[in-house]
Amino acid sequence: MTSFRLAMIQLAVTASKADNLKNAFLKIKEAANAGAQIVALPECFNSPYGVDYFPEYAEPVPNGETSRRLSEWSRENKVYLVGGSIPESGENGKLYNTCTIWSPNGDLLGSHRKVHLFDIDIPGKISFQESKVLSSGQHLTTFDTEFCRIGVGICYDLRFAEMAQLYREKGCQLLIYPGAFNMTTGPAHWKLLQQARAIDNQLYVASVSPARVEQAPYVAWGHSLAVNPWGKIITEAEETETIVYADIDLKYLQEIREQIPLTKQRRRDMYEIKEPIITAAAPSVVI
Ligand SMILES: O=C(O)CCC(=O)C(=O)O
Repeated sequence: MTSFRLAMIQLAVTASKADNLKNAFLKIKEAANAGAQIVALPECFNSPYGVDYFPEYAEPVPNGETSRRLSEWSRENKVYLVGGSIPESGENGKLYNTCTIWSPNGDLLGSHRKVHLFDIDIPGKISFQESKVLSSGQHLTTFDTEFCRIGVGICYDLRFAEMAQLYREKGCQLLIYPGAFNMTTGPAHWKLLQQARAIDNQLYVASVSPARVEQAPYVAWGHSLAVNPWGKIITEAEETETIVYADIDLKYLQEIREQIPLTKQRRRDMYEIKEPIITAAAPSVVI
């Protein structure tokens, strides 16, 4: 199959986990009814985004309530479900920002713990230190579908070109980043970063944000979007709650790769690309 429909659900996240789960459930159903075969949720879709909230909302993966629901919803709707991210309570009391990925049968296909933690300080604008409470993931994560191989990152991971390049090396044709850029870096970098990752690697890139909620402790930029391998934005949300769809065309991707044959022209004798650690299933399974 050379084409498929991806849905990006830009949820308005509240302080109520129960409401967030109910809202996600309804939107996933709506996306599946609209023909989506892969459905993606935003970063921190079951909890407000902020270091003060992570310990309170954290759950084990895959044995927590949110994982159980995601598994059910992917099975009921017969979709691949990229479960945004949630605060995960991991081993030894550690917390992670984690995306789980579910098959149309409800099986866990992978689990990505955010590799690059969001620690920035822009005076007078935004200061954020995820590393105060979160630990970083140690693996990159891909999963396979009947359509193509897909690489997963979370938000700040998008800034690291090396990670996207390794996913391309591993055969990915689409990268999905649940993310929540803010009102400072969102307008400046969100779109450009995705276009850069798409053009550098000649693949599709999709990023899914929460909707902007002005009174939230962290105000997300919104603007979930997808970019094609030519760098063109093929769908983009505004800031409010919505679902946007991208029809992914792998024949088109192949054409771009043939027209501009970067892979063949790459001077591997001049720069080294290290073999990454990739997980393709639960975090404990490393290949
Ligand atoms: O990189 C940015 O500007 C925003 C990143 C972010 O919000 C995150 O990693 O959650």
